[in-house]
Amino acid sequence: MLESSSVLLFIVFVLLFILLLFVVLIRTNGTAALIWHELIKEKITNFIMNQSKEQRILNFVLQNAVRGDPRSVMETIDKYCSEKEWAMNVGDVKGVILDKTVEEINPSIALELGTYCGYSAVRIARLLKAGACLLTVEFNPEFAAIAKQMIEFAGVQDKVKLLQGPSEVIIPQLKKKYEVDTLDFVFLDHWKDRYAPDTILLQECSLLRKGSVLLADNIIFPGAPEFIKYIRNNPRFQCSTYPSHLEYMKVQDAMEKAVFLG
Ligand SMILES: C[S@@+](CC[C@H](N)C(=O)[O-])C[C@H]1O[C@@H](n2cnc3c(N)ncnc32)[C@H](O)[C@@H]1O
Ligand SMILES: [Mg+2]
Repeated sequence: MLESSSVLLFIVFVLLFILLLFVVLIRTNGTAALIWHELIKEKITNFIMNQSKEQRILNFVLQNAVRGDPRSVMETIDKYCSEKEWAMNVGDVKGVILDKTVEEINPSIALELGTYCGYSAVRIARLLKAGACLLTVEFNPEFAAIAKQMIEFAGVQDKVKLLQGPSEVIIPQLKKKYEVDTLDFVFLDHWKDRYAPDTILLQECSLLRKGSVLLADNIIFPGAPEFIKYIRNNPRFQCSTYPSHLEYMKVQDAMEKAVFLG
């Protein structure tokens, strides 16, 4: 009897230890965390609620944020994504690096690659001067529809043009179709394997001028090694790195700023 209860106790102890290990792992290891949040937890919640995570983020904003107040929208998204469900917004910590870069450049025309739910679009747009414009590119129609409502709710729709389609198709159309001369600022935050080819495409399409600034998110996690190799070894760019953390996590990440020297 004593023997079987100590075996049971041992099993419970081992299971608790595994659970603890799992919790520590998903808090400190980016890959484990993304597998848990994006592949397991999100899919189960979507199935139970018959709704996407992005729709839940939008609903939370519509119910809890102040209409026409971009800061309130940003804070409400950050609250939801840090307390309830992780999502790939640039987030409040790296968001400060983004804010400082935008404020320093004071762009007339900015481009964002990767809109998702519109968090960083709202973040950038709220800092733009009168008459300035942010073009933001998203190829997922469901995300684009969510972002459109988010941008309108935040009241920054007059400063943001949402372009739906793949970056590699939209970039070559920017001059003729969207009357862009050159870009003052580009925020790269789409799929990481597109950072390098799209940076090359921006140059081939003559969209960068001397002093144009690129800011790339997630250069450590998930990482953009091809882009980092390209940009840091290119005499036409002057680079600096801003160490930080992955959005809503303790996982190490960084942003790369690259100034085009012409
Ligand atoms: C990390 S999320 C963007 C997050 C957003 N910048 C923010 O901080 O709120 C990346 C987004 O880029 C989109 N995306 C990825 N590759 C793309 C491409 N080649 N063209 C357009 N959109 C792309 C994805 O669908 C996804 O919504
Ligand atoms: Mg990012």
